[in-house]
Amino acid sequence: MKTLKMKDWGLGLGKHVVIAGPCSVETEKQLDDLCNSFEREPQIGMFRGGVWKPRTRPGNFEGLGDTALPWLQEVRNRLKIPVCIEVANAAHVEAALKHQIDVLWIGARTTVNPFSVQEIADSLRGVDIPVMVKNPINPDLALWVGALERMHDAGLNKLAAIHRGFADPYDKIYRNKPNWNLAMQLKLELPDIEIINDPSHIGGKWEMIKDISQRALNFGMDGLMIETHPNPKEAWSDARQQVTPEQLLTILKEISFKEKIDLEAEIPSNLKEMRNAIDHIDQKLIDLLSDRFHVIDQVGAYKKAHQLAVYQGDRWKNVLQNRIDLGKQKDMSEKFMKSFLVAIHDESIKRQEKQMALEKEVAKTI
Ligand SMILES: C=C(O[C@@H]1C=C(C(=O)O)C=C[C@H]1O)C(=O)O
Repeated sequence: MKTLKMKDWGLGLGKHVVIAGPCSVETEKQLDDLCNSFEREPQIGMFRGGVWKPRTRPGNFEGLGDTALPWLQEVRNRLKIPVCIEVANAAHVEAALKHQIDVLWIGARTTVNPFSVQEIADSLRGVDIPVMVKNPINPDLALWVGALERMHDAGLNKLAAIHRGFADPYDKIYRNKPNWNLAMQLKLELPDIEIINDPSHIGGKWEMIKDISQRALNFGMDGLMIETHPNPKEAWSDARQQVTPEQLLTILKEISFKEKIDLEAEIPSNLKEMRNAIDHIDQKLIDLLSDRFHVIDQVGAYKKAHQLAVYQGDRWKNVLQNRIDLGKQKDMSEKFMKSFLVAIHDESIKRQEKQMALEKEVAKTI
């Protein structure tokens, strides 16, 4: 899938794009206040504003709808930066295009539904407008990729992704758990796609925005979308997670934007040496793991011959505790050791189960 980077969208965007603006457009005064704060702030690359708000239950503020669109045009004219809004169906697209909105995004609640995504894609056929696709609410990489593919198949090539975290009812820290690994997998699957992080929806609290933003940049993400309101406490939606323009500028000052190491460019020799050392160590790790699985297979053969269960809880408990202790002595966290060992043990069980299944197959043929 060949797509254009944000800097090539023809909208004057830089390498790292900061998108700021309110969760919902509320009043002309709200936008006027924000424009006054954002004028002459070159770090703000794009203005966001929610116009149609998908709410969990009826009766909450669902956005101003079409009324807000001319106001956003005015913001664009004043700040001379592109304006983006969320669209969830073909009617939204039509209204947005009529009001020369520069960039559209598809929300998490829409990305989960391929019918809606396809409806939006079809309504954009033949239109040259950038579209950003938020991750679906559930941690389903294929749905996220699929939504981007639907846009691409409709002829759009100015595409980006927005990482807003994933619903996890067991998580007590985030509003939407980041699952950084999954976002990084999107990069592996679609290398051209840039990812904008949305720390407001991940944290759900304005105090968490700075740290989440920094982590996103540490992961090499390409921009930030931060909900900003002149008076967050009075906001008509998402009051808890919006920052004031002053807080936004402080956050932007305190975080550091990271550069990627270009694989094609000349890499300094000391970095090259360190990476060579890592390559070498990984080779040894793989050899050692392979040796371990070889012994696992021998244990499997023994179990098969003696009708023993594959999973041996007492032994596994001892192995796990002992290796965690050893790891801790070498400055490796319990959490890391546990997930590493569980992955190895899962594979051991799978291999031995396969050996047992083979026995059954053979028994069936006799
Ligand atoms: C290798 C065995 O089989 C399983 C795999 C283990 C491991 O990977 O260390 C430990 C216990 C068993 O659940 C065994 O029984 O010793």
